[in-house]
Amino acid sequence: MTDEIPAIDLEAALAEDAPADLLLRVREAAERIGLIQVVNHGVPLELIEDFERRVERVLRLPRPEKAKLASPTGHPFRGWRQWPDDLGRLELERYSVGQFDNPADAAAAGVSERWLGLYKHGNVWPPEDPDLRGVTFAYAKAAVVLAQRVLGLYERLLGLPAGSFPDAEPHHINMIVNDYPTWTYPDTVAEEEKLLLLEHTDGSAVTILHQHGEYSGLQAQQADGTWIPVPVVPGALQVFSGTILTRWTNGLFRPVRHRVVAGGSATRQSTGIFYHPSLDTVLEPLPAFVGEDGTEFEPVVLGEIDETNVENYLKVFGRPEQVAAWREGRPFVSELAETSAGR
Ligand SMILES: O=C(O)CCC(=O)C(=O)O
Ligand SMILES: [Fe+2]
Repeated sequence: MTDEIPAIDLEAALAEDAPADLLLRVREAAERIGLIQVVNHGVPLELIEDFERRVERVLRLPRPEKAKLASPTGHPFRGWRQWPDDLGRLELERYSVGQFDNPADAAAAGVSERWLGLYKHGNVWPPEDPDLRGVTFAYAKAAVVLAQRVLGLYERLLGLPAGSFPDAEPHHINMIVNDYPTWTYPDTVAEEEKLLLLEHTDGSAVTILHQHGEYSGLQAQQADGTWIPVPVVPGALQVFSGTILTRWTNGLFRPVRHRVVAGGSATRQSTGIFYHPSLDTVLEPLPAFVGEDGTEFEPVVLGEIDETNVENYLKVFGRPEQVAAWREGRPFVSELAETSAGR
């Protein structure tokens, strides 16, 4: 079996006497593709499954009920949302959660006053499931512990003292559930023509992903440009390197480029927790990685990137009605074609 995307036992890799070849595989993957899968990762599977069952129930509600869960202010990364393609065919349905429900909660957790405005666009919790909020935050918390452990492993692989990657509190996270529909259009089209999520890298330090479904729709790009599927390994979580890790290592650790292709009659869901250090953090390469050639990465404050996220996103992907809803601070629900009826 190939080792393009190693699936590793995290406890074994973190052990004092971790096998050298295991550590080598992880380091090699971090430099080559930016993606590993982990088992024995410490995030309770019952918690992941409980969370996914609850979200699934929400996503199977009748559309008028789901429409009530759209962000009241049209924020693209809060609440429920559907993404149709140019023909109105549903490509992706998302439920997104921010780290705090409102600026007061963020302030109480120690977020600097300067960034509190980011939390003016609240989360949207379904009244049908009063426990979803608690389960969501419990899952996010467990994923944060995992993210920090993997970053600790990466420090070790790089010969850095523990704590070299900035990890000031309160760290910053976002959470997304992706629900991909079946794709009932002719099966003969090239994969490029049935992308449900376009290729991208994540702006996190690392992203913790759980994929759940009947086929390996997630693909990662290799250095030569070819795409390989990320196998569905029962119980495993995927750890994506994001662009912050790349910046810290001055380009040594690659951010994984990834995309999602349709699977014919099969469905798939994923949950991503995007982990970052505190919004106050100045992101820049660690001195250990800056040689005589210097660096092309300019220092940047994470909170300043976050403040421009929505505008940047809408500039590229926003449809006119969606942009108008955001400008006017009202909810937005996409029109869908007949072919996507039932969602
Ligand atoms: O669905 C997936 O597996 C990938 C999702 C993803 O890349 C994202 O939400 O950023
Ligand atoms: Fe992603």
